[in-house]
Amino acid sequence: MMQAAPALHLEGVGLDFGSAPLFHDLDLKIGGGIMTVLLGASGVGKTSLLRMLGGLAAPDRGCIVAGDGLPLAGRIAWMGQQDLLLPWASIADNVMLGARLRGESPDRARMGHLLDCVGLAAHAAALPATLSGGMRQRAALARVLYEDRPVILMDEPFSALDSVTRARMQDLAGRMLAGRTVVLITHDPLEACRLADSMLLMAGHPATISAIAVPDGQVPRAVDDPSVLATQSALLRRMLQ
Ligand SMILES: Nc1ncnc2c1ncn2[C@@H]1O[C@H](COP(=O)(O)OP(=O)(O)OP(=O)(O)O)[C@@H](O)[C@H]1O
Repeated sequence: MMQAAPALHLEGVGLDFGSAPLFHDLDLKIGGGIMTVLLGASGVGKTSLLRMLGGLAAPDRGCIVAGDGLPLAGRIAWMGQQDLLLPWASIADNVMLGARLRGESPDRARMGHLLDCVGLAAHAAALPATLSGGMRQRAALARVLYEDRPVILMDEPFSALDSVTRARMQDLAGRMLAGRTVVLITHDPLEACRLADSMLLMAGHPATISAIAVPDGQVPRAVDDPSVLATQSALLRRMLQ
């Protein structure tokens, strides 16, 4: 059973690159067990924020803590734009990589079940290079799910995919990540509107974050849902300002 998915709290976070702060005294509460989508112009600091949440970069000031007061270390999985599959290992071995790196015996039944869920059961023995981009991202999603962490940080995970494959991945991720604390960066307003339980827009230097109303209905919302389409155009207008 997955551990309870904690909220993430940023308290007075500051981060400097060079002389100007990227973040100054930033307070933010990211909800536990829901999908939070982070939007904002290129260079505003989205990846930097995600890296701090993941413990890959330390804030210069303030701190990031879990809402339940327990340490965050060991409770986070990361999925980026590149699938980062090992080219010489089969899809099955890539999914079970974490277990191998930790010196645990891999759980083949669990791997098989997850490959089945992401539609790759027939490709367990294949090498990544023999699969399409969308199939490799599905394998990367299976690897993230194999880790079974309650917090999942995703940096533009579907941006390299064609629009049909991307829409399918959004459906799959929306269903399979339900109940976890997910923070997803995207530049795509439609993706944000389909997947967000909570939507945050980052702007300015130092960056400030504002919440945006999400469309009606449950995640993953349909691509042609009228509420999704209306919110998408409002969001695009706002991002263009
Ligand atoms: N390690 C670093 N050293 C110096 N500057 C950095 C470093 N990492 C990021 N920056 C700077 O911080 C700013 C924010 O970068 P970041 O990658 O967080 O933005 P982003 O919003 O994710 O952009 P994009 O949407 O283009 O990926 C940029 O100006 C970038 O040059």
